[in-house]
Amino acid sequence: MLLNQLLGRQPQALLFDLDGTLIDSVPDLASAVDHTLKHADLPPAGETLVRGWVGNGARKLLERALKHAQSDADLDALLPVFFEAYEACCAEYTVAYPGVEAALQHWHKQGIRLACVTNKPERFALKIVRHFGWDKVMPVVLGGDSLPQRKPSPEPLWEACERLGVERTDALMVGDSVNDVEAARAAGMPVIAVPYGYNYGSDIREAKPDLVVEQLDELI
Ligand SMILES: O=C(O)COP(=O)(O)O
Ligand SMILES: [Mg+2]
Repeated sequence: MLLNQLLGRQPQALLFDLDGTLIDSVPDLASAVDHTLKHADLPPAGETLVRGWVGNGARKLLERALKHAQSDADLDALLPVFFEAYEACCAEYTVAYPGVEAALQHWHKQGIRLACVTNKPERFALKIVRHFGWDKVMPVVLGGDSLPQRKPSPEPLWEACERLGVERTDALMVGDSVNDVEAARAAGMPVIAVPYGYNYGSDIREAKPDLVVEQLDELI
C-alpha cells in the first residue's frame, strides 16, 4: 500500500487539509466574498479569482479581494460581514471531491486516526465537517485560529497528533497547497498532494510533495 511505503510502515494518523483537498468550497467562499464586496459597493470577484486567493485563512482571502478591487475599505469592518455571509452559506454548494468519502471511511475502518488541519476559521471547518458527517471518523479539527500558529508552521500538525494520541513520526499530511507541503516538511512528516485543489494557480508538483495522487481513493 502506497501509504506504508511513504513512512516505511503503516501510518497511525492521517492529517487532512480541508479546502481544495477534501472539499471544493470555492462556490460558497466566492458567494460570501462577493456579498462582502457588494456591501462595500465594489464589483464581484467571482469563483475563478477567489480560487486563487484561498489558503491563508478568511482574513487574507478578504484582503486579497480588496487589493484586487484596488479598494482601501476597512478590512476589520468588513470581516464580520464576510463571516456572517459565509456562516449562512458555507455548506450550500460546497461538495466533497471524488474519492474522499470512500477513502476516509476505509481508513477509519482500518483504525487509522484522522484529523483535519485547515487554515479556515475553526467554526466553519467544524460546521462543514459535521455537514458531511465526517465528525464521526475525524475527531480532531484544527482551524487557522485554533492556535497562535497556522500552516505553513508545523505546530497545528503536531497539535493534531497530540490530540489524536499518535506520535508525530507516525503521521502523514495530505494537502493541496504549498502551505501543506511546507508545514509537513517543517513538522518532519511525509506529505501527499492532490493536484485538483487551489494552490494559488500553481502546480503543486513544483513544491515537491512526496507523492501526488489524482484522487484520495487511489491510496486505498
Ligand atoms: O484559507 C482557508 O480558509 C482554507 O485553507 P485550507 O486549504 O488550509 O483548508
Ligand atoms: Mg487547501
